[in-house]
Amino acid sequence: MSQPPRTITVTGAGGQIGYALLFRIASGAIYGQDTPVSLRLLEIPAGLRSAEGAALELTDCAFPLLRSVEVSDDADTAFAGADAALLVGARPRSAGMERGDLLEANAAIFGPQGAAIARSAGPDVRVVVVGNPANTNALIAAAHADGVPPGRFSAMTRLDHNRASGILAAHLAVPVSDIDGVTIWGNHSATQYPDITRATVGGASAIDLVDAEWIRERFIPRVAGRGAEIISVRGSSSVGSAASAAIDHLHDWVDGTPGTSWTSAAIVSDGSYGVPEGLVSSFPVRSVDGEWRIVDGIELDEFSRARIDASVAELIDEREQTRSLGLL
Ligand SMILES: NC(=O)C1=CN([C@@H]2O[C@H](COP(=O)(O)OP(=O)(O)OC[C@H]3O[C@@H](n4cnc5c(N)ncnc54)[C@H](O)[C@@H]3O)[C@@H](O)[C@H]2O)C=CC1
Ligand SMILES: O=C([O-])CC(=O)C(=O)O
Repeated sequence: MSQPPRTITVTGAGGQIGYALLFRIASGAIYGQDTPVSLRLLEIPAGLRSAEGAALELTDCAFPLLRSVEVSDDADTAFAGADAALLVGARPRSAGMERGDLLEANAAIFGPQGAAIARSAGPDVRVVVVGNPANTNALIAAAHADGVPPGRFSAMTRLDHNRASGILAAHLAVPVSDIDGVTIWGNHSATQYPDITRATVGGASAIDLVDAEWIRERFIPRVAGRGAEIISVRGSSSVGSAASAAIDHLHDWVDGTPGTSWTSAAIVSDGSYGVPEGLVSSFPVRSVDGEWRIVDGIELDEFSRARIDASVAELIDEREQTRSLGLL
């Protein structure tokens, strides 16, 4: 039976990730094959023509589930009635920059968008921040969205989660579908902690299959530095993998995470695992009844504790910088 149509807003829809996202959303990758979708695309004036071009192409695909595509440079128009919002619109970094270096350029985008979401989006809106620095941008958006529960805001660390699963699978020469229970903790930055202490490979414990030195000296730096590796090899930051991870994140949020132990997402901390309440930090999460829930009861060894604390310290520092810019 056909489900009620869903409205999805994509900001930065005229950019690279936007272009990789739109066609998959329109073909049903988030809400499934029984749910029609309407797309609302937000761009700044300089990006409108590119978004309008993508809208023409979407029409040309004749996607059976696609009801409408609207393009706007007005945030309230673009977020009107949104069931989901993917906040992609922001400047990407180039070689030699850290994602935190984008704070000054990008953070100012997210307060007004959070406020527009509060005014105009649908009552059940779910927000995924992709634009960097994603965790802190989500913190800013949530802080400006009066009346929207903080649990409706998240930042994307699913790309890091997928990278960790993919790199571990490649190292062990197993299908990635054998990998379960990877966790990304902390910030979507070089300080993140990709943790395979609880991961399994075809049901066996991952740490029994790989040596500790490989994990510390190769695996963790490779996953945490993968964004920079892609920039150096491709010449610009990840696009297809980022769009794919954004689809995975939103799909699992609305549809649940059965069949896997958990996934990773950056959500507003409730104080779990010593992460100060209110920070947007990545955790092991399950989606139950459309809500992210932090998986509790994981025991952290000394190494894991120190890695998480270092990434959380960076999040605290980003929050301070944001305050000093007058954005919080
Ligand atoms: N969280 C994650 O895992 C990842 C995050 N990213 C981030 O995603 C962002 C977008 O990357 P790309 O699509 O490659 O960049 P892009 O430069 O190709 O596209 C960005 C688009 O955003 C638009 N834009 C800028 N300000 C806007 C605003 N206020 N409202 C609406 N649209 C606005 C621009 O006009 C442009 O079309 C970057 O910040 C990048 O660092 C990229 C990969 C992974
Ligand atoms: O590294 C970047 O700048 C883009 C990004 O967030 C990623 O690829 O994870």
